[in-house]
Amino acid sequence: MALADISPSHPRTQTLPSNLASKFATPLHFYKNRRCSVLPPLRRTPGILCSIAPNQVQAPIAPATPADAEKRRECFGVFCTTYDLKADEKTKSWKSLINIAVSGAAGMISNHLLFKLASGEVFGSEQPIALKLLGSERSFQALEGVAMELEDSLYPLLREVNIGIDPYEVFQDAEWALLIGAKPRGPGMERAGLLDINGQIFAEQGKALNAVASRNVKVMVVGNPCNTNALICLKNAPDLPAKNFHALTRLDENRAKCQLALKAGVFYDKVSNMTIWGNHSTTQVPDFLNAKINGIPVKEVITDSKWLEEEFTERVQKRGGVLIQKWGRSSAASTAVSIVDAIRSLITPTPPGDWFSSGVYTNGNPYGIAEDIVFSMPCRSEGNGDYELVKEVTFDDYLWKRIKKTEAELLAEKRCVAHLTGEGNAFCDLPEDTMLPGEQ
Ligand SMILES: NC(=O)C1=CN([C@@H]2O[C@H](COP(=O)(O)OP(=O)(O)OC[C@H]3O[C@@H](n4cnc5c(N)ncnc54)[C@H](OP(=O)(O)O)[C@@H]3O)[C@@H](O)[C@H]2O)C=CC1
Ligand SMILES: O=C([O-])CC(=O)C(=O)O
Repeated sequence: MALADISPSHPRTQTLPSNLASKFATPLHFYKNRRCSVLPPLRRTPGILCSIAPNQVQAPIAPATPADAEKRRECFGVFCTTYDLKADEKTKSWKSLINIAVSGAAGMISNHLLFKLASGEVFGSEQPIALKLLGSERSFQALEGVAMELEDSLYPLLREVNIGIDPYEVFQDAEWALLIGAKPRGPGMERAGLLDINGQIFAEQGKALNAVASRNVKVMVVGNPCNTNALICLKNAPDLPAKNFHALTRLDENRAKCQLALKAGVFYDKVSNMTIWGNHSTTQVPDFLNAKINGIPVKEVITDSKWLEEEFTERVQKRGGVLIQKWGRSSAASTAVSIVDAIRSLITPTPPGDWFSSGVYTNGNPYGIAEDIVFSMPCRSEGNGDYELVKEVTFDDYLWKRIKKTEAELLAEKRCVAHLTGEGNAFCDLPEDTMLPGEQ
């Protein structure tokens, strides 16, 4: 039986700024890690038998000596140990490993999301994963803390954890890129300033994805302003399909379903066909014309049009801000849940007749929405990671007027970031009331 190669397979040489290099004793700050799994009780032998990679046969190895440990300090703690995969019956049915990159990995949303990903709740109980976590100089120690918590969670499906600060390293071969990291808007900061600062992050990350990610990588942009960040990202990744870029509006969909359920006095699983149109901002349009409760059009169940047009709509648009007032910080747990929902909607077939919302590239859309922006629209998937836009939706004057308003806002945001999308000089004429859901 072949012995495991316990040295790191590819030590990632990464040039760190001198202040960081001296800050961290470890010379390499990009870890190629290996994940352990504890054998099922019946097959357990003394000690822990684990694996290094799918389909690689490993023998149990002796515990590391201090000298070995010194040599292998590129690995992160327990991930340095190798294990016997063959002895673990349950891994025989596993699919091949997928690479998932997450930016802003030391932030609040990621702190919920990473553990959901590692548990198997997102990609399934037979899907081993590698997590590639992108942080920054600011967050590097926190990122090490995140990796330690992942270690201590003993997730069998988590086979690798890498942490790094260079997107060209971290996004290597990524099949999913969950782009969460972004600077929050601070007091006195103009929206145009936020668009510029965050836009630069997403321009760089788009370039990195273009250079090193899987050619079919699915990109989910969460960091705000997420629609325009997604547009910047896809424009900087011309070799990747624009269709694969999403801006997260699933949280808005979930919020809208919850409010309709509350009003109708039903549980929220009875609400379907909920579209959020447009921008993840306070101009977003929660579509009560096409949504259904128990399969019946919402307007037949909730006949109070004034409530639907005014209260419901504003409640969904501003839900993030109300939550910040209560919590003192923006939605993190429910955002992580909605990222899970958004991914699962792409990898499982959409229930017949239903759809889900995602901010996607508008080119070729059947509704007459302006081309070349990222706009939340109704989507359906066969469960293969791809999606189609839903054609069976209707519009009335109210809905269309609102859609035009959120479209105008996105077109203005686009003009504001022209320098980042390769479309010339930026000209910022944003509407006065352009606000994120979390702003009040
Ligand atoms: N689309 C949606 O539905 C929602 C989107 N959001 C957005 O998601 C993003 C992340 O939220 P959350 O996890 O709560 O935020 P946190 O502040 O907890 O984490 C954000 C991470 O962004 C990174 N970051 C990148 N650039 C900067 C910068 N210039 N200044 C400061 N931090 C930076 C930081 O990590 P590092 O230092 O490692 O880069 C930080 O850890 C925000 O943009 C938020 O507005 C939030 C809720 C819903
Ligand atoms: O505005 C924010 O940062 C939070 C946000 O997007 C939301 O709660 O929908």
